[in-house]
Amino acid sequence: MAAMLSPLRMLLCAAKCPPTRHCSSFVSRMRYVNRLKEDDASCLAALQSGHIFLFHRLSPLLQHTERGTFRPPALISSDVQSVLERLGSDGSLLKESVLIGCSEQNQAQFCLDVGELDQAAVEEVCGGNFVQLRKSYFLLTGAEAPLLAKGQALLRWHQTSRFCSATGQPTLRNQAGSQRVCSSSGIVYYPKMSPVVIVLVSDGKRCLLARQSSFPRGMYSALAGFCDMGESLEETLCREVAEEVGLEVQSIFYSSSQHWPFPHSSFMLGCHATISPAHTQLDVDHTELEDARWFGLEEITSALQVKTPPRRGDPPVLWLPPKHAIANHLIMEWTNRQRVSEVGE
Ligand SMILES: NC(=O)C1=CN([C@@H]2O[C@H](COP(=O)(O)OP(=O)(O)OC[C@H]3O[C@@H](n4cnc5c(N)ncnc54)[C@H](OP(=O)(O)O)[C@@H]3O)[C@@H](O)[C@H]2O)C=CC1
Ligand SMILES: [Mg+2]
Repeated sequence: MAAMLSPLRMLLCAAKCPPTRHCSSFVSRMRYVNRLKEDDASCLAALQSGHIFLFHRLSPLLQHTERGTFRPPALISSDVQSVLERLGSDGSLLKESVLIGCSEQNQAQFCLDVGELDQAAVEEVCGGNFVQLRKSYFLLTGAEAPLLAKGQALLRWHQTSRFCSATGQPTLRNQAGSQRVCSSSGIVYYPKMSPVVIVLVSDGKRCLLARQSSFPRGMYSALAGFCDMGESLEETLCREVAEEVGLEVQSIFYSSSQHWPFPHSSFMLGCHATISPAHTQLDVDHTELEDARWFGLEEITSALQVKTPPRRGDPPVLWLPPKHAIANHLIMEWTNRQRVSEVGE
């Protein structure tokens, strides 16, 4: 006989994403998240049984696993509540959690910044460390990196959107944290991202990578640039390639997109572009880029083998953005296409 559920446990189960008979689990999860954004009471109930990812001043909490990897612990609300209370907070901070999604196990997911508590004390109680998000991107292997990026971006947006830019009055968030409303004018603010085009340019044999002086030593990436107001993706792409390396693009094809949290929130639109092999001479804008160069398949293949950034004192080596970055994805796509075309020659 099935065990009886206590009233509290029944409440927690009810707050999970309810399976619906006619919808795929994906559809029901998306509808569930949408409902939590619209209904503060449902969102608060979901928080009681949801998973919470902790941040401290925008750095996510990571734990070392027995297999030597890292993962962000998904804490349950009662655990977070007891951490907060143990460290002298009255527990009301929990309500500041921001909804970030719903797991495939139908568990609502939230993030919470506990920056007002002592970092070392939280780390000790939780058995982990708050690691800068950039560094986390090199440590995390699973699907958690984009989830943490989304969490950090939303937390940052709330921290920097406390006042209405029209009236100067405080803004108030909904329970999910998906919007803020001016307490005086009623103007609604939504989290925002800046569109950026990222492009891997090829002349058919080689691809073009560049580095800014702020990049870690030896790292090269695809060309990227923010969209100007009123521009299409294609216009931004052609302008950025012309501005940064002095080349004229012949053709463009779209690959994929990603949200990128650094330095703020960017919406990265990833493309490939070709230029004529007769016009490959670079004219690099050194106010933007430290260097830009053409790389052949062999050099890219060895750079893809470099899994961790070289340490100080190691010999200089070409290495590429981590696998969570869309630049890496574009480079992988180019590499695979080149391999196929070289076999065919
Ligand atoms: N995920 C990935 O694989 C990669 C992501 N990126 C991301 O792409 C973004 C854009 O690349 P980047 O080459 O720097 O861009 P740009 O070539 O457009 O140059 C950046 C400069 O553009 C100006 N700018 C114009 N609009 C904005 C805006 N909305 N936000 C911030 N700056 C703006 C700023 O100049 P000023 O300060 O003079 O006003 C800034 O310094 C970066 O944030 C980077 O993190 C880049 C490569 C790989
Ligand atoms: Mg650029």
